[in-house]
Amino acid sequence: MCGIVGLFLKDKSLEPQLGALLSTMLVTMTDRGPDSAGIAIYGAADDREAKITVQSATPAKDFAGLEVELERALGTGVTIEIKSTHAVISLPKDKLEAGRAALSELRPDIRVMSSGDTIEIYKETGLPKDVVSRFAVASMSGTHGIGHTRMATESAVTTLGAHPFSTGSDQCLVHNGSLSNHNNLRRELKHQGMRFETENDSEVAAAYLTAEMAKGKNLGEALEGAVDDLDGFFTFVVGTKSGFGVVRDAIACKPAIMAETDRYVAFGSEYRALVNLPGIDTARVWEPEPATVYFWEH
Ligand SMILES: NC(=O)CC[C@H](N)C(=O)O
Repeated sequence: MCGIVGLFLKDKSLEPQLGALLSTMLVTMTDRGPDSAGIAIYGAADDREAKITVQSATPAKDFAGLEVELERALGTGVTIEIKSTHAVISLPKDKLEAGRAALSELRPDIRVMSSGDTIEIYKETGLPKDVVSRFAVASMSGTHGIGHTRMATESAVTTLGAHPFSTGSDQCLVHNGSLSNHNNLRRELKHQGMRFETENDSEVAAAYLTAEMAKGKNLGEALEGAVDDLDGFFTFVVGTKSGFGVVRDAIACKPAIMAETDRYVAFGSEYRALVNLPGIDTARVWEPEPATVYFWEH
């Protein structure tokens, strides 16, 4: 099992509702995965600022004084918004790499969930309803978002093992299924310089797409490659700063349903995830074909 939801907005007037719509979709999928839940939200772009979403098992200790210490290390203004075990650090774009390096020096136990221009990732063990309320996801606005509720198959039930996985700037991936060649692929990707935080198969798929896009492919082309290079079962939903993609393996035994109107594109593991979306009764609804890439871009 595992439940996936995704929402890519075409109509800007829906953006303030993105978090609320996605939260409802994800909570509806709770019985597909009770282990952990997570959500990636692509918010408004800022010309000058980038952001890093971090997680700590001891937030009171790790986040105390961090803003001042980072400002001192980087020689520039930084803002930190704390949300439970997570915090979003906003900093000048040209300080993103230096910021990540300073973070691992200053707070070695902090984990980076995502970094980039617009992405924020929140994920924890527990049920979707608890995860979305803990991080106030319903109040978030954005252009697109992806959610996942996990029933673990390949690695431990931990915060880092929860989906979405982010292995590149503004990228994320969620997965329903299990890969059979992830250990070999992880070794190859490590030789190419990719770093891994978990033993999870889905993290390898995310890193595979990051590595392919680093070679110059767009998300759609990287997903085409995944159909050939990844063995096992998968329905993937992936996001980039401006893109949203879906692909299933050639057997496509993991369920998937999509809906499109002139206001949005939506994905659910099952149709019941989509029933509360505005205008769903007149949407074009279809089951994505096996081994076929679906890809939208703003
Ligand atoms: N049930 C699933 O689809 C699990 C997805 C993935 N293999 C994981 O363990 O996280």
